Amino acid sequence: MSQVKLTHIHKAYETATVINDLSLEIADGEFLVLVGASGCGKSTLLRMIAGLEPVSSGALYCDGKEITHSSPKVRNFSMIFQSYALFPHMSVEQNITFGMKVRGEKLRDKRDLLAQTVAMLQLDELLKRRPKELSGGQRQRVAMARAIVRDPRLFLMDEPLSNLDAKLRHEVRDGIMALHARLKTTTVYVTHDQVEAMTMADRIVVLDKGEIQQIGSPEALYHSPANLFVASFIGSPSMNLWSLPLQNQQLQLCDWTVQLDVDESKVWLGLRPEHIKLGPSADGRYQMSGQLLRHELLGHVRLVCLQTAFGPLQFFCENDVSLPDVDATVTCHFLPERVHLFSGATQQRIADKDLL
Ligand SMILES: Nc1ncnc2c1ncn2[C@@H]1O[C@H](COP(=O)(O)OP(=O)(O)OP(=O)(O)O)[C@@H](O)[C@H]1O
Repeated sequence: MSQVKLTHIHKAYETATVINDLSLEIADGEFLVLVGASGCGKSTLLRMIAGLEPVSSGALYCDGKEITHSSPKVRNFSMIFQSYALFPHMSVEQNITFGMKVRGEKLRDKRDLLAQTVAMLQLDELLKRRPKELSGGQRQRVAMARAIVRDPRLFLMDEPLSNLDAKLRHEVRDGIMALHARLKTTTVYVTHDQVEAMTMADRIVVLDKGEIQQIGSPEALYHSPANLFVASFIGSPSMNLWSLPLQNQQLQLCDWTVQLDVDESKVWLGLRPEHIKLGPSADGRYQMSGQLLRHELLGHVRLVCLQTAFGPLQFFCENDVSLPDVDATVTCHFLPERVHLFSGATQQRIADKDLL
């Protein structure tokens, strides 16, 4: 188990800055997930922690000891990639134990860990098989077993599920979570899939253009996004966001008004799809209508898309509700206590204290 600290990390390739003055502390035993759009610097950051990529400036510490320039071997972190690169001519068992042999470790000393890992990842039946006789998910489990028996101080996982189909992704994801619950090894996990991030993380780090946008629990990021980027990135389907005018610091949406202590002419208003309901409200308040653009059955609910006077709007309704034809007018109402507000100028969240 290990605690890792990054201070003022900067990474540039020739002229382009990829990571900009990034500081972060990863607690002992924590499962930390890095999310962000493609190219935001997630893999680069992970590779710098692993020691596979030098930092341009800044420092890295593990358990209080500086490791900025330590080799990957000295760090003893275990990295799991999306491509699992097993040796094709070796059996599953040989693939798992090969690294131990290379490192001169005695199988005898690690017998318990080995047995535990094989059982946990349900590889018992597969030990004699070669990689080509395994499914993608099974291969990924072998790669994980190989990483676990190293008994590393830290797991670094770079989109380990991205090559798997939906069912396997679920299965391996559960395997990783069970593993973490059992071993409590500090883990840094990279993904661009925010559902994975929400379901797996103790804390999520949202990155954009090499800078941290927000760090927090999945709940904190979902319910109190720090800025417009996090609001639009976290949540699927994403939050409805409209740019609305402020007049005399007053914001109006239908019959809902709020007085803000901000000196701006526009703000962003956000409403999550689950905070808008189909049909009129009981007291006739907070209603709006729009033209039906489309509706999609998602399974347990139906997603409805309207074009309103404020902008497009998506929300959920029961899956067995009958809806009118496309282009017909549909009424809905929103829950004002669930509105999110962001500054038009800085795109930062407008705090409750700024609501008058
Ligand atoms: N060796 C390199 N030389 C120059 N630029 C690089 C190099 N490696 C990465 N980059 C650039 O750095 C940026 C961040 O890349 P990185 O792979 O860290 O992003 P990412 O967030 O992991 O993306 P993805 O989700 O697509 O894997 C990208 O713009 C990429 O083109």
